[in-house]
Amino acid sequence: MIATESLSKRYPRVTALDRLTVDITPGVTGLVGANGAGKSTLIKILLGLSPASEGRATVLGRDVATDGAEIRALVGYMPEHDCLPPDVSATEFVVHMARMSGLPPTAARERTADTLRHVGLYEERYRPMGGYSTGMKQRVKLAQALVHDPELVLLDEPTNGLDPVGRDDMLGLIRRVHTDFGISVLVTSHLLGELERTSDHIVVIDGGRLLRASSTSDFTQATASLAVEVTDREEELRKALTAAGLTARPSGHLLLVDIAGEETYDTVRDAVAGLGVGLVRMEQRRHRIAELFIDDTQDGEGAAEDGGRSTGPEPQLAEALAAGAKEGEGSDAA
Ligand SMILES: Nc1ncnc2c1ncn2[C@@H]1O[C@H](COP(=O)(O)OP(=O)(O)OP(=O)(O)O)[C@@H](O)[C@H]1O
Repeated sequence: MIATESLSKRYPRVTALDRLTVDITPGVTGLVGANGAGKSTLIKILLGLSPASEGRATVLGRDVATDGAEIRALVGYMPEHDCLPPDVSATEFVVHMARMSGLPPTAARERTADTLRHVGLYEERYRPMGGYSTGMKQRVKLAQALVHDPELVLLDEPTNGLDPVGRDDMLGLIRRVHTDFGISVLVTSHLLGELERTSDHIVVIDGGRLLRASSTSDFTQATASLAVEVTDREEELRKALTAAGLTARPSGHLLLVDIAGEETYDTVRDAVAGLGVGLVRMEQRRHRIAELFIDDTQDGEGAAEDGGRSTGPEPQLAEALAAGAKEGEGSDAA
């Protein structure tokens, strides 16, 4: 769907993208990075709106340097910032965007009604958008990205400004864009936790550089472990888990178990029950950030070692990972 090759974007004072090489396949891909990591810059280059300083990129097989207009006709784009005219209704606006994409008037009206219904806007769609809540505005922005039935949508921070319930609703909608309509999605966020729940693949960038690109399940296994606390006999439990094929190491009064898949939770539960001890706690924990790079690519190691740009990757990625871990705590604790 999207391929970049040593893609760089340099502004006079900052390198927004630094030799980024990544291959994005069909499905839902989450692009995670802290504020300023280069997510919006990448999207603008992919749409052919901003030229790269170096390297090349293709979207749906078209070259971003020469085929920008064609790419924009095939792709839907949801920008990060509030950009809706306050005096027109969602219906008027989305019909206009559909017409701009080349749909004839009747088809534009029909597709607008369907799309606004799909994103959950009903009677409100006839009111001026100036009076909409943030959640409603985000839905309109999503609707205008989908109205011309694109093959791919690029969604820049679609959960920005939403409360937890609004965020969950938006993430559900994004997932359904792919499952119900077969549209591939590239979605950005600074919160790793929400992208892990929504995406098939995760790409992590920091300081404009690629830190990691993998399937979400590989990513979660590589970045998370299970912290297990039992009332006693920790060493015997460690041996039982090792015998069951898991990697477990002591950490204070906890055992940290590498998550090898959903079944890891059952294996731990059965081993604890088999020993007849009490299970005090079993919760998902993130590895430390340094451990994220253990089996990383050369690029990733370089980024970790040389500190990336002026601010360095660790504090920025730490923010994303901490937010992800915090989010995961509630649902992952058993
Ligand atoms: N037009 C520009 N001129 C100069 N610097 C820019 C410009 N656009 C972006 N930058 C810088 O490039 C870096 C990457 O910005 P970018 O907007 O791509 O990050 P981001 O990951 O999308 O973060 P955010 O979610 O905060 O927008 C930042 O340091 C930003 O200040």
